[in-house]
Amino acid sequence: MNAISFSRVSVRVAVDGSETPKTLLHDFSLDLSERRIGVIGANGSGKSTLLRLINGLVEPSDGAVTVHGLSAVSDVRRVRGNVGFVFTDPLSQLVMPTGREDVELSLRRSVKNSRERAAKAEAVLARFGLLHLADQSIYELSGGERQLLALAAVLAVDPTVLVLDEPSTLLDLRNRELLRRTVAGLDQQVIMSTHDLELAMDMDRVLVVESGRIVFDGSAAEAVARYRALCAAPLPGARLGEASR
Ligand SMILES: Nc1ncnc2c1ncn2[C@@H]1O[C@H](COP(=O)(O)OP(=O)(O)OP(=O)(O)O)[C@@H](O)[C@H]1O
Repeated sequence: MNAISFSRVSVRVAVDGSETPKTLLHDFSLDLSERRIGVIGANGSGKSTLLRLINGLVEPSDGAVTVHGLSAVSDVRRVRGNVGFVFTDPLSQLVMPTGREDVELSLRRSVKNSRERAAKAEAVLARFGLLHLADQSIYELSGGERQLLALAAVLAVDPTVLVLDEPSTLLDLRNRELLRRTVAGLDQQVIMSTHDLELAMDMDRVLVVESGRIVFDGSAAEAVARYRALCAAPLPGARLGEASR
């Protein structure tokens, strides 16, 4: 069975003051079974929308999304139990005052005994080099520290699928390498959107999204080349460069 399947999916949203809905993703079908899948594309192309379909944060307007055979709409609770989702903005994910409490919260269902839970949280935080920050307010952490913490809290519960929405935006070089090594060493299937083309090159299969369409699906090297070519073409109506004339 394919791990993640999109069948004739499209996503449309209502737009205030308009009778015509906006199409965020045009009709597409995909079966994703590779271990490392990248999603690249310009800002606003539809990457996050595509990822959010996987755990039911966005529902398809048409078609079906399944994860290990479970519908991401009608079986959304079970799907979310299998799919760990790391948001671009860690503050939209971290809900407890400190990192330690957040990781322990993640573990509350899988580890019932509080001493065992505390020990497991400690081990997870140590794995990400975050122990020294475990009891600090999350608001006192740097963006990159929060991003790592959000990843640690999601990985603590061993999801079978890990979805990462631009996980390296705030990371410095050392922590980006930690993320790369961590992702490379995971048993889980990983689906990751990124603007970091080096990270994309680590993936087994890469999708290029452009204006709500998957315009390329294949090897990382070809996908990156395709994306570079797309970016080299002038955007209709773009005006930024004119300021320097
Ligand atoms: N609920 C919504 N209602 C209206 N428009 C939306 C909604 N959600 C997303 N969009 C629009 O859909 C498009 C795709 O958004 P999405 O967040 O998927 O892009 P993205 O490729 O992840 O972008 P980025 O790289 O900037 O994060 C954008 O133009 C966005 O403004």
